Amino acid sequence: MSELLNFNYPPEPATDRVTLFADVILPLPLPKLYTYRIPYEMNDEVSVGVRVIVQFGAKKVLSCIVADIHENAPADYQAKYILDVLDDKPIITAPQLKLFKWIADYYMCTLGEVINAALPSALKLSSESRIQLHPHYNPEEDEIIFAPQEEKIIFALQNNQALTFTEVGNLLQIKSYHKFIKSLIQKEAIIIFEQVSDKFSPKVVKKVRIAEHFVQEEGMLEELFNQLTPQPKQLDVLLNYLQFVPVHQDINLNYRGIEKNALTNNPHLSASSINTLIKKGVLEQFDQIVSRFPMEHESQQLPMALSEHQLQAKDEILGLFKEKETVLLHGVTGSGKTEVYIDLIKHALDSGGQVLYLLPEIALTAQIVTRLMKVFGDKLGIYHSKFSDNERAEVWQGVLSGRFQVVIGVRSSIFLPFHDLSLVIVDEEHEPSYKQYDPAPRYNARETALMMAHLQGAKTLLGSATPSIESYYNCKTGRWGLVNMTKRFGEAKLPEIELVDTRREQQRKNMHSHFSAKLLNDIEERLKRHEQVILFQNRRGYAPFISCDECSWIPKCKFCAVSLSYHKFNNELRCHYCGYHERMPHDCPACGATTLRSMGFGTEKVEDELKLLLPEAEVQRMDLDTTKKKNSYQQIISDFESGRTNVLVGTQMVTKGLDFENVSLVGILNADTIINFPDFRAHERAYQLFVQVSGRAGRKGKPGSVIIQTRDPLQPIFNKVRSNDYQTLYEHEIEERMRFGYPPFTRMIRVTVKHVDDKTAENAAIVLAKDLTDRLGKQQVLGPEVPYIFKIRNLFLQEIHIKLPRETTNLKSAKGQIAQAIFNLKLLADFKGVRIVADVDPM
Ligand SMILES: Nc1ncnc2c1ncn2[C@@H]1O[C@H](COP(=O)(O)OP(=O)(O)OP(=O)(O)O)[C@@H](O)[C@H]1O
Ligand SMILES: [Zn+2]
Repeated sequence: MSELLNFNYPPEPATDRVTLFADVILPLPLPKLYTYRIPYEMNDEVSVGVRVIVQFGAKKVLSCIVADIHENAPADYQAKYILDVLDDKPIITAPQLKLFKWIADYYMCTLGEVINAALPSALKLSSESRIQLHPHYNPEEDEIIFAPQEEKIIFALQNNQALTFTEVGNLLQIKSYHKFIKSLIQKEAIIIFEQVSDKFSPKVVKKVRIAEHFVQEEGMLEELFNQLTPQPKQLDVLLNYLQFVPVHQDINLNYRGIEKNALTNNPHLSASSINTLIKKGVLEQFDQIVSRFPMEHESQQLPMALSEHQLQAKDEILGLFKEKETVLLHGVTGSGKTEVYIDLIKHALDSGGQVLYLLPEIALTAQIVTRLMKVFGDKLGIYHSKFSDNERAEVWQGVLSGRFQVVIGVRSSIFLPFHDLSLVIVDEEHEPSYKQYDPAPRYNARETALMMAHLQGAKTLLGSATPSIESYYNCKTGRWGLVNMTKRFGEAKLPEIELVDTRREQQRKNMHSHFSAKLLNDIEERLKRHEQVILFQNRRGYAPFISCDECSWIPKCKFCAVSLSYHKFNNELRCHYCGYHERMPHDCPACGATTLRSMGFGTEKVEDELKLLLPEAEVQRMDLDTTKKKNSYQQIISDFESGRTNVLVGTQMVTKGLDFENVSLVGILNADTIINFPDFRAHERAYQLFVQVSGRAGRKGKPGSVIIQTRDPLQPIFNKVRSNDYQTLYEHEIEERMRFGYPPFTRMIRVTVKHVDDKTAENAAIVLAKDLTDRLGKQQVLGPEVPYIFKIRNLFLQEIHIKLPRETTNLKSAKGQIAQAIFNLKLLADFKGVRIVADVDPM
């Protein structure tokens, strides 16, 4: 369209002007796009994918994304004008827009919800958005040229902590003030205000170097030495500098200088001489922003040389990519999949494409980032929720501009504006945490990544030591390629797995609280040998509930149908579903007795008790409670890596992907809750969890062992885990799935009906299930039923499960039917305020 306009140059008289309209995606759960009129003078600026500012409703002004441009005025309302254009280039790419539409369709939500989840808050602006000075901007020193309007904003910000957009508008007394805000952000003088405590403040170190003209000009350095000979202390400083920075070998080394600390902390150098040299202009001080990643990464290293097995796997993968879009790498724990990925990433970058490397959890990124950083240096972007909004916006822009060619990140990185993807890696592809439960879009990053790769003509490599049944089935049927790595890297062997029957041990009085004598003994032995131990317990907190010995009272959440967990470190009872918390009472509120007792155990109790039982253990815990701060993962992992701690206790965070060479023992404290989980995937999950956590032991030469504590050692799953027998597990599971009509043979959609009144929720669910049955058939609709946890956040829940046979269902039309049924139900007067959530491929 804009091309058409260019052909019309010179501009035609006003009466013949083409009036253009833009359909925009508002970051709100609206069922459709809204059409705005493009002011004539903005015709050239507005394009698909840019952000524009519009007024929505009576008061709200917000930024939204242009999805389409056309000449059709809306039939049923008067289009308002677009107020301002924020970007001169699209911040959302064409393939991305296609992907977002797919997500909205497939996962049954609105495009607005997808955009809302996708964009970092710093890119979502509204009249209430606020700006502040960039924490690193120094008006005294930084010589930036500002427009007069920008000066005005800066001046106002120096007197105020933050200004809202509306306030900026009032200040400048113009309507289109956004371009000045945008320009100031680009000049790094301001940032979008962040409430969160972890503000974007790059770390700055004070450095010094010899003033450039002394090194650049022939003979100047000698001259300097001659001049300083009468001042031996100053000469010392200079010589010391040259020891760190051998400028005489390579004058370019001077530019990077050294940290000023390196000189000032040296007791043999005189502080006043250092300052004199700076005053004289021999040394110059400068600030360097160091990377927020704790690594020197200027020096790029070559990837490790692949072993024969790894090379073979890599060749097989590349071979299969010639005919298939997707390959699954099934490699046992410690087989060195990461190095194969690194090699393939390098391969992809060499041919000029972008790469996305997905990981299921932040805990994992901490270690792998270090490995990737060594090889890819500044080309590597990192994306996860512990980054501030401004940092995430920076990665977003970096992917757009091509600064980051590889991105490593958790599930939300599938939203990034890739436009030239050639490879997507989904590591630990079996992980349920790739699925977002709440809020919409309830997407699975693995499936979305596959679609993203497909839309951009890229290849996808999924990797796991314990593939999901669905993925393996795709290989068996020939849709995907399969590559196996059956041996650990180097000489390392898979660990020996031993079961301890806790019921029997209890009878024999061999249990010390939750530790069997065997487990304690083995931990002690490892610590004596200066080896390390990982202990896994699938629950955080001290105890999952407490109870009164006298009257059996159990504290429950006020809003959810669950008992409150006891957290000892802050003496709190806490709901793990809604976050409600209260102080742990001293006496029983029901009968007044002082006999409150904690029941069951979580990671906090494991940590506590182990410290008492084995005082020589340096125990560190990794779970949701100890990883709230931005760098806590990094800290816990590096403490363990360096040996400062020797026992790591944790929830599922410690079970996968982590690579510590000194771990020779893994303990699973209670296997039973995992096996007995009521879900058709329970068996698969248990296998994955046990094999993965076991796989943390004995990864480098030293033989590893695993102790699994269970009350039921005859469970058949243990044999499969012990012999690492994925094939048998797969065959057993796939047969059951076929027999009972579960994925991959069906697609499931879970519809949850919620209401404050349980009767209303139940009635609504009955009516909805009836309508769904009429539309989809009796076989396809199960329920409604009351879920195990029947109330969350004060809403009573009812669930309907829909199973759609994979081969015979037209998925699109079935989803249309479901959406229609939900829409119709909400129109009924009886069910006002009923909330309905559809979750496609629930996990
Ligand atoms: N070619 C190589 N040269 C040197 N060391 C290697 C090589 N390949 C792998 N390793 C080392 O072997 C160990 C295991 O590798 P890696 O972590 O990649 O295994 P993995 O297959 O990802 O395991 P998991 O599934 O358990 O995460 C690591 O410490 C890694 O550094
Ligand atoms: Zn609650």
